[in-house]
Amino acid sequence: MRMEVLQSQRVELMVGIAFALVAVGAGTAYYFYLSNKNKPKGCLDPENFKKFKLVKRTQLSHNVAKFRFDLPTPTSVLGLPIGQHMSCRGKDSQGEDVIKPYTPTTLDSDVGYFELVIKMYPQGRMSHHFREMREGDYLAVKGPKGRFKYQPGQVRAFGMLAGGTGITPMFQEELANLACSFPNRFNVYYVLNQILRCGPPPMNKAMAAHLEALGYAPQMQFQF
Ligand SMILES: Cc1cc2nc3c(=O)[nH]c(=O)nc-3n(C[C@H](O)[C@H](O)[C@H](O)COP(=O)(O)OP(=O)(O)OC[C@H]3O[C@@H](n4cnc5c(N)ncnc54)[C@H](O)[C@@H]3O)c2cc1C
Repeated sequence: MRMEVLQSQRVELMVGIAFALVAVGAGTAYYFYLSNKNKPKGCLDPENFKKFKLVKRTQLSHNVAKFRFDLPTPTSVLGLPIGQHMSCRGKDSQGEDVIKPYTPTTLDSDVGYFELVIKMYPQGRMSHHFREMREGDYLAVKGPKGRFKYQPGQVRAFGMLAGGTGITPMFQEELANLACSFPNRFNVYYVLNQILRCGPPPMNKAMAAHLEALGYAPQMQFQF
């Protein structure tokens, strides 16, 4: 008799645990369903080029300009994770197709548009395309692209090292705003445990060697 009671209690306990597990599983699935449902869908397609209209061009220096492109609706988001870039397609001075990577200086929190800051080189192939672009023209863009996938809390601190237009992925982090908003948590002179490098090949090569000499092993350095 006592054995039967014990057995039935065990069955009840098992059924209870099974129900609890199913409830937790269903709750988690529903939570992820809701958070994905509420997340706006990005406008980029990794397989196909999509065209975006240039709505404003601002000259920043003799060879650098900021290009602002409209997204399909005022509430659309680009859908480019931090640290990733996209391929832009244009025509060089010979009319040949050219595709080069660029990193917007805007984030997905900037809805309805994205911006590129482009340095135009005198004989650069894609530079020619950007130099010729006028407000109202369309730019073909494909993405997201890139190996760097940032997860919140991934590392305790980042170091960022930029040369020339390598500054653009660093801009995504809105350094000044972060330093202002979180003076106790963010400082550009933080102790480093991972370095992001982006710049011309000679700079990257030289910096990799300097950083290694300073004790930053290759696996602590990431080249965009
Ligand atoms: C991840 C990533 C993100 C990037 N993001 C940005 C960004 O946000 N903004 C940005 O401006 N750049 C960015 N770049 C750089 C960008 O991809 C291009 O490399 C840059 O725009 C130059 O491309 P181009 O076709 O105009 O120049 P290229 O045709 O590749 O020319 C490169 C250099 O060679 C010189 N050159 C070319 N042909 C000749 C010739 N016949 N004789 C002499 N010299 C010549 C050019 O003047 C130029 O100085 C990024 C690069 C990467 C890897």
